[in-house]
Amino acid sequence: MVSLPSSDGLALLTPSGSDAPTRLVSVPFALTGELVRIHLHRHEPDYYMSHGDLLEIVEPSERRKAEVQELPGRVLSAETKEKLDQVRAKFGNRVQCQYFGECSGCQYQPLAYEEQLEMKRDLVRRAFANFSQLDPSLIPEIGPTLASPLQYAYRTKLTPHFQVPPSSNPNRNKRKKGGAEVEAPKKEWEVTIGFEQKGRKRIVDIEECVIATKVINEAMVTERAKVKEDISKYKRGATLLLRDSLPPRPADATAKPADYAPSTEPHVCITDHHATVREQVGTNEFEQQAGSFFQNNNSILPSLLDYVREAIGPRKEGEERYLVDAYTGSGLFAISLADQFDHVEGVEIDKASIRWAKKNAEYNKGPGRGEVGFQDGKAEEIFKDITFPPERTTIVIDPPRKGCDELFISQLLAFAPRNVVYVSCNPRTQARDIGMIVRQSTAAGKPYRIDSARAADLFANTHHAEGVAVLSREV
Ligand SMILES: C[S@@+](CC[C@H](N)C(=O)[O-])C[C@H]1O[C@@H](n2cnc3c(N)ncnc32)[C@H](O)[C@@H]1O
Repeated sequence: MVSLPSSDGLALLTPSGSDAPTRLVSVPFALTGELVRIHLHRHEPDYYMSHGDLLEIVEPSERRKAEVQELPGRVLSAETKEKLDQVRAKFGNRVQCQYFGECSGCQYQPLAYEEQLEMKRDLVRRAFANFSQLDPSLIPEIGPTLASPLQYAYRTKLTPHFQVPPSSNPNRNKRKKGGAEVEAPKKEWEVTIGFEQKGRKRIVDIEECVIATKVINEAMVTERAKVKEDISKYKRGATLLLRDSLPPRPADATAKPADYAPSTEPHVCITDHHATVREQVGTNEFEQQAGSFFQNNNSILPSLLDYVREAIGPRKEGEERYLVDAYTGSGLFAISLADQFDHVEGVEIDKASIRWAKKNAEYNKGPGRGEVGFQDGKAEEIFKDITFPPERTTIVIDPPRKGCDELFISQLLAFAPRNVVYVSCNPRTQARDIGMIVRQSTAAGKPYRIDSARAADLFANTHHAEGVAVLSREV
C-alpha cells in the first residue's frame, strides 16, 4: 500500500493463483506500508482501476500512534463518545470526528500536525516541480508551512447540503412504463444534511463538524431541524450557509475608534446569504455580504499577513510605495497592508464585495495609512487605469482555484511591477501561473525571480493547502 497526498491509499490487485497484478485499487484512508482488509465495491469499466472500502487496518502504520487527547471545552455525549471510540479503534487516536472514514473531508486527522505541515510543504514542492515548467534551478527551496494556530474549531464558514426525498418533487416519483406514467414505489427516505460520503454520491448526515467554530455547530442544530421539518416544501436539494460573525456594529459606528482593541463580543452565526458578516483581522475589521468570499480560517490570517509584510520588506524612510490588490474580495490584503504603502488600489469582479471593500476602507482608515481605492471589474482591467510607477509597485494576486487567465498575466508582465505576491488555494494553478510569469518575463528580458514559496495551513486537518509565493524583478 502507498498513500497519496489526497490520503487515498493505492494497492495492486493480484488475482489469487497469479503473481501478475491486474488492477490498481484505491483504498481511502489507508497509509503507506499498511496491511488492510478491503471490500471491492467498484471496477472502472474502461481502465484498470478499482475502488475499495477499508474494512480493517490489520497492520497499522506507526504514523497513527498517539495518545487520546480530547479537544478543549468539547463535551461528548455518550453516543458521540461511543462512535468516536469506534472510529479511533479503526483509524487511530488522533481522530476527533465521529464521521471520519465516512465523510470525505478532514482526511489528515490521523496524522501528527507536524507531519501534516510537512505534507503540505511537499505538495507545494511537487506543484512547482510538475506544473511550473521551470528549470529546477529557478525554483527556491520551499519554506516550512505556516502553521494554523487553531487546528480544530477554526472554520468560519460551513455549507452543508441535502437532497430532497422523491415524494417532495412530484415528477421524481413518476416513471414511464409502456408510454404511460405510473407512480414509482415509495422508498423509505432519510433526510441527510451534511457532506458527501467518500467514494459515493450519498450525503452523510453530519450533526457536528469539528473543524467549524462553536457558534456554527450550535446554529447547525437549529438549521438542520428547520430543514427536516420543512423538507416537503423543498422542490430540490439545497446548500445551507453558516457563517461565524461578530455581532453587527451599531449603525452610527462608521469609523474605527482611535483606541480600537480586539473584540471580546460573543460571536453569532449568520445563515442569510444577503446578511452582513463582520470579522476582525488584527487591528482591522471587515464586513461583507455573507454569501461573498472571505478566508475561512480567521486564526491564521494575522500570521499570513505578517509573512506578506516581511516578504515585501520594511518601508524605508521617505520611500514611496504602491500596492495593487487584484482579486481583492472585501479588501483583506489592500486594507491590511495599507500602512506599508502610499496608495493602494484593489479590483474585484463581485459587486457586493467591492461595495463592502469601499466601506471597509472607510471604516479602517487612520493615520499612517495610504489612500485606498477600489475598482469594480475584471482583474486585468486595473492595468488600463493604473498610474503607479511599476518599479515602486507591489501586486498581490489571490485568484479563485482556477488561477489567473492568460490575459491577466500578459497585462501584468506589460506593467512589470517590482514585486508580485501570489496567494492561492490551489498550489497547482499557482505554480502553472508563476511558471508562465517567470518564463515569459525572462524571454522579454525583464526576468522575475521567485524569492520564496511555501504553504500556509488555512485548511488544517484536510489535504488542502494555500500557497504563498513572492517574486521580484531587478529595477
Ligand atoms: C480567493 S478569493 C480572494 C479574495 C480576497 N483576496 C481575500 O483574501 O479575501 C478570489 C476573489 O476573486 C474574485 N474574482 C474572481 N474572478 C475574478 C476576476 N476575473 N477579476 C477580479 N476578481 C475576480 C472573486 O469574486 C473572489 O472575491
